[in-house]
Amino acid sequence: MQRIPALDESARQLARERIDGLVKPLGALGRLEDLAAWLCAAHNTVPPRPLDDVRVVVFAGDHGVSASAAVSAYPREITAAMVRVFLSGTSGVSVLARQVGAHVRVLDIAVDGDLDDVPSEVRAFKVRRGSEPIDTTDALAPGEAVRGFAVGRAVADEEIDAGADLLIPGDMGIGNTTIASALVAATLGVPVPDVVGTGTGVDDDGRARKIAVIEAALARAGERVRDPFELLTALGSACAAATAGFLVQAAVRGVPVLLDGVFSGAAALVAREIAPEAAQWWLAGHRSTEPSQAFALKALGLEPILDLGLRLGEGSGAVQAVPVLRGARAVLAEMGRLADLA
Ligand SMILES: Cc1cc2ncn([C@H]3O[C@H](COP(=O)(O)O)[C@@H](O)[C@H]3O)c2cc1C
Ligand SMILES: O=C(O)c1cccnc1
Repeated sequence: MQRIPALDESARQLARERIDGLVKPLGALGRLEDLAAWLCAAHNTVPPRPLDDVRVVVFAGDHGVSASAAVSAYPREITAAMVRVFLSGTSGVSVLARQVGAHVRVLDIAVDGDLDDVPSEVRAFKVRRGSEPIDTTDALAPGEAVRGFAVGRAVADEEIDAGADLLIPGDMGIGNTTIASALVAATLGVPVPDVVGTGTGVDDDGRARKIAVIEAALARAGERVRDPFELLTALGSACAAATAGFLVQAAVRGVPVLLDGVFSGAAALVAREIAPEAAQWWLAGHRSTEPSQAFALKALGLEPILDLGLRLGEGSGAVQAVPVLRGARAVLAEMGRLADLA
């Protein structure tokens, strides 16, 4: 792994001094002040650069658990169908991204289908078709977690080389909240019932099935979960590995990331195990209603920018936070100074 640059604390300090001198009462811009200072530390300059080129990458894939147990309110065929919706620009995140001028790219990392009707570049990074059911067997074959991680890094490199100022990981996969909850429970050692939510809207029985699947998976994996790549192999997915790689490579390249919901929160926890320094490059776009995401953000020390009761995933909540970040930059770049008051 290449070295991960540190945020520039002297730029953050200089930003704080500048912010205190803006034409407003001390501290009156609240969280915007913290975000502006964070951006200065990330960009190593005051004021920070504009965040013009924002890119969402949606990692799409299926899970064995969505075939073997009813862990979602929706059928697994939705995953493949949604890839086409992303391509048509009519998904939730596509619509929200257009509002802020962000670009959305969808990649079939592990959809359980050939998707041979979609452009081949969407399938260029495919690792496998679906994954195995984690309650009975490893999600991935040996080597696939490392491959998925490398895929995510390569994708981040492509987006950054194409000009990305800010990266957002998106997710699409029926069963994603079960896999994410398993990763969070394993990484943090939290009791499974505490992290499992209703995802797309399962009832009490559905939630009980999710808990049973994850508890069986954790019992099966045992101590292997202490190694992040073994964890991804046993309980994760190719998408989780790719998202983790994406997050780490953004940090290697010094490009800020806005985390989204459940899936990126879980992937971030795993990514931090792989590259602890990477976490300083991530902000939390929003708070999901799912409990596993709250555990992940707390463990990462991140306060979400927005709390809109979203539970969609796809990168949607993070995209909604982009104007807030841009506003934080703009006040520092454009506000007048208290000292210049006539
Ligand atoms: C039409 C549709 C669009 C979505 N877009 C994101 N998700 C979200 O729901 C899924 C996770 O929830 P669970 O674990 O309950 O299956 C993921 O695909 C996630 O991205 C969707 C789900 C559906 C049904
Ligand atoms: O908040 C999320 O990320 C989420 C919630 C439910 C289903 N899929 C994603």
